[in-house]
Amino acid sequence: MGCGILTLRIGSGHLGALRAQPKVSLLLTMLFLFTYFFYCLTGSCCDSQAGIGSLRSRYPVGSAGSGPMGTAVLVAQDPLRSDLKPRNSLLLDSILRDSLRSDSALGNFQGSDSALKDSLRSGSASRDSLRSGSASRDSDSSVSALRDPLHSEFVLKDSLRSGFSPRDSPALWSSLSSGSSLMDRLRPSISQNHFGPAKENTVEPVSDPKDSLHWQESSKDPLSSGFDLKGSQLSDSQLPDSQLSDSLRSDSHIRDPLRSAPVGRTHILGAEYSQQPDSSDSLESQNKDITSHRRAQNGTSPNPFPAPSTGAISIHNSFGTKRFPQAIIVGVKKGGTRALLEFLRVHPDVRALGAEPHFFDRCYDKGLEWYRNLMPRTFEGQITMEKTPSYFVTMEAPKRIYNMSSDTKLIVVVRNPVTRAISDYTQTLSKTPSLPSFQALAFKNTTGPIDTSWSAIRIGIYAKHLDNWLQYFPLSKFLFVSGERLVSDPSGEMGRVQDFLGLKRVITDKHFYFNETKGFPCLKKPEGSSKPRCLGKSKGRPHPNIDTNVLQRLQEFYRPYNQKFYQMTGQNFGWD
Ligand SMILES: Nc1ncnc2c1ncn2[C@@H]1O[C@H](COP(=O)(O)OS(=O)(=O)O)[C@@H](OP(=O)(O)O)[C@H]1O
Repeated sequence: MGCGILTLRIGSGHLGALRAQPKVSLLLTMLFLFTYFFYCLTGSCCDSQAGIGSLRSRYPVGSAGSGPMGTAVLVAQDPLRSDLKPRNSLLLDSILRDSLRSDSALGNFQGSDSALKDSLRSGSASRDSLRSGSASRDSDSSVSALRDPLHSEFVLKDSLRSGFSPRDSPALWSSLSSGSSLMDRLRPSISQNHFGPAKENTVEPVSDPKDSLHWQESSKDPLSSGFDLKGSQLSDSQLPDSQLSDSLRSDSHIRDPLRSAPVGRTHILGAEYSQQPDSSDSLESQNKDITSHRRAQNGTSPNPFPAPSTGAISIHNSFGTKRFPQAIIVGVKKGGTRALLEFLRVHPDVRALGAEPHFFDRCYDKGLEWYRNLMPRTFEGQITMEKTPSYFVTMEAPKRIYNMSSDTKLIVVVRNPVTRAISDYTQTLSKTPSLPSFQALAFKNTTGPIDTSWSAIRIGIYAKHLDNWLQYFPLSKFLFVSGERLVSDPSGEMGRVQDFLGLKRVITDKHFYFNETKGFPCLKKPEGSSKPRCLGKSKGRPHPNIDTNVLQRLQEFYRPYNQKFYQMTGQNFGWD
């Protein structure tokens, strides 16, 4: 408006002068035009440009307010004037999103509007700024949110509840949810889930496929992860789909703030297997079981790894990072691998895949991303783990794991190879009652030489398998856990494991008691809980009686290999 009046006044005065003194008039006209354009360019002419002009003059390029973050803050700081057009709001959205995309943007911002900076960090103001175009409004509450980590969590939850979704602003969401500072603030409260009386109504898998359809409710009993809970069994059909898909992936146990019911430490359903004698808690067999079970339930053909729902935000899908395991229990079958993994899961800095993924032996063609996607999300400082005992006897496994990361820590639980072979046989026998006798399988023609082609025998030649691993990994990358000591002195053995993993010694003798009925150490119950905390029925099966001569022959067969193994590892396991 002002710009138009000024133009008219000066323009009409010039008409008379132009006729009398053309040269002077021309000069005056040029002077006018120059003045006019200068006036407009400095931001005093048109309303639409005033905002930009004033912003430029207040925050010149190179000042703290420059760059994407600076721009975003400045626009927001100008309380998104009521006369801003929708186009400007959209511009603001995109500027804000861009600015939030990088951590450095936050770091670079040193302007005076620290409240706004804080509010952007805690997420609440950025949410509002994206929705209504006003960032400064929420600054104060957000500052307090940042000071109070728990409150900060609530702010974030609140922002989620109120309908803000990653689809609205994936960049903003990812910057809010992956910012390590926010993670660190949330972490203490999340870690409590391991020990504190969690309110979650969570479910756990049993540790062996034999315990198919045994689910364990570990609510208020976070130490019982993977342990048997009699009388509290859930089938997968009782789980919502989302929980089921999550349970397939990991032992996620971070509470979903959007749901009244927690998604908790849900795990994969244990599955019976008969086709794969070496499989125990395999993901493959469990998926198969779930798939057929669900087919039977609803006649559909579900994808065992459905894409995450794009609707509601699940915080445990967004917090933390899926990482390749930094440590893998690679063997040995029937060594005590499940007990070790379940004991380890007591540690707040360990997150482990419940089922055996069999990636490096059976599913390698699915690719590393598939593998990583199976992993539970972890925070900075937490260790991702999995166990698949058959890796130890898989020729290609060392090379494949090395190619994933040469830094991977490898844990091998070893047990007297004779007892291990009998345990292996007992497992197969439990599924195939018509199986020939142990002796018939162990010796060629029942009394002939030892049949090393039988996997139950072959697996126990530890020195041979270790030799293959040492082609890729130095000894320092290995920890050999005594399966026997894991039973006789679980806390001592767990101390070694925690040291090897660089973990604080959290798991101590306070966590264990010897269960006379089970004949094995079990995890102590937390106060107020009456739930048994022993491994399932498939762990610690009674072994069939084997003739002493057979045992002696096997013992002799293994002795040189054992001696070699002691030499290689520098540990005497006392099997001879
Ligand atoms: N605390 C505790 N509770 C129960 N069982 C225990 C425990 N610690 C070690 N073990 C021994 O673990 C043996 C099973 O080994 P794995 O878990 O490695 O088996 S598997 O390969 O995963 O199938 C299992 O073998 P069997 O006794 O032959 O069943 C147990 O002897």
